[in-house]
Amino acid sequence: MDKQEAIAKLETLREQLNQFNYEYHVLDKPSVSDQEYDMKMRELKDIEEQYPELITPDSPSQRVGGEPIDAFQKVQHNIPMLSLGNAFNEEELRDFDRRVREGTDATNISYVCELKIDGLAISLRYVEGLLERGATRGDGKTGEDITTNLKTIRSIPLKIKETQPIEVRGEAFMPTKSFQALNEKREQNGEDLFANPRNAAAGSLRQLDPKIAASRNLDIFIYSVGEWEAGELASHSERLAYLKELGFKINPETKTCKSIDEVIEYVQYWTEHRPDLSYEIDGIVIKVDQIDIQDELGFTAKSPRWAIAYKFPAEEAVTKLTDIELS
Ligand SMILES: NC(=O)c1c(N)nc(OC2CCCC2)nc1O[C@@H]1CCC[C@@H]1O
Repeated sequence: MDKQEAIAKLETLREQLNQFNYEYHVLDKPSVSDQEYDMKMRELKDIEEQYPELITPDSPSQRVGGEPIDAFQKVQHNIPMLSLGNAFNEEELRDFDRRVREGTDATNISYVCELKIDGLAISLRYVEGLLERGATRGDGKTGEDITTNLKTIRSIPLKIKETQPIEVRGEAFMPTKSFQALNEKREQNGEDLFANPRNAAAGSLRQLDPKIAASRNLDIFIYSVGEWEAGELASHSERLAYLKELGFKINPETKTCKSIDEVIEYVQYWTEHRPDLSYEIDGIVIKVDQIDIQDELGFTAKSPRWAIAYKFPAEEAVTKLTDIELS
């Protein structure tokens, strides 16, 4: 095939493979068989081998990077990645609602409830639609550039249709079944076991060889926008809808609640149904939906006044209690 044909063929294959990848890893609704996917990937790699100068950063062949790197570079977060204040019971949730209402004259306050994914916070920056940098939260101001490892997470799009610079944030995690399989293999190999999926995800993203990260079946849920000049959407729920439209994986259990009573119902529901999830959560994040009210409430030194994390009781404590009752 000549170069002109190769250029056209590669563009078609990139679009098809990135779409198939999106359907499989973000929508969980594949439209082609694994065999067809593999066949097209083989076709793409053969043409790229013949014309390496035609390889683009959003080519699906670029997900699992080249050689291991020798260290991660430090990166600065222009907008700090904050932590969250905690609430441990219903009364403290109602206190949060009271503080929000005291902080604004607005009366049309609604909340967005999100499962609090127990992973590690990540920042993804896109420039002209291409994934340019992926980083850990670090201490909130300084993180590490782990772009090569984050590109291996299949639910992260390598290219989005937003051409303005945009930074999105989310939680990278290891699904429970992948965690159990990984520890079983490590036990057979006489290696140390990971204590929990969060440590396993963090350990996987700290690998200097992207091939190891790629083998760990990591995933991510995107939950907020960081830097975005064009960001004029008036509510957090609209921003999440736009992120979903861009092809990011948004947690399907996210719900807008009209009152703190509805928030408490959501918290009670997921306290009971937490074991049904295929990943670990350590609580529920509650955010004021209206951006103008978020701006009015602002931040404390380390966390927003317009959000709070309801934390489930620690499980080991519950286990001990059960032991006492049973003994
Ligand atoms: N772990 C989560 O699922 C989660 C979430 N669903 N939403 C947020 O919102 C950010 C943006 C406003 C303040 C925190 N943060 C989350 O996790 C954070 C990352 C760093 C500390 C918390 O774990």
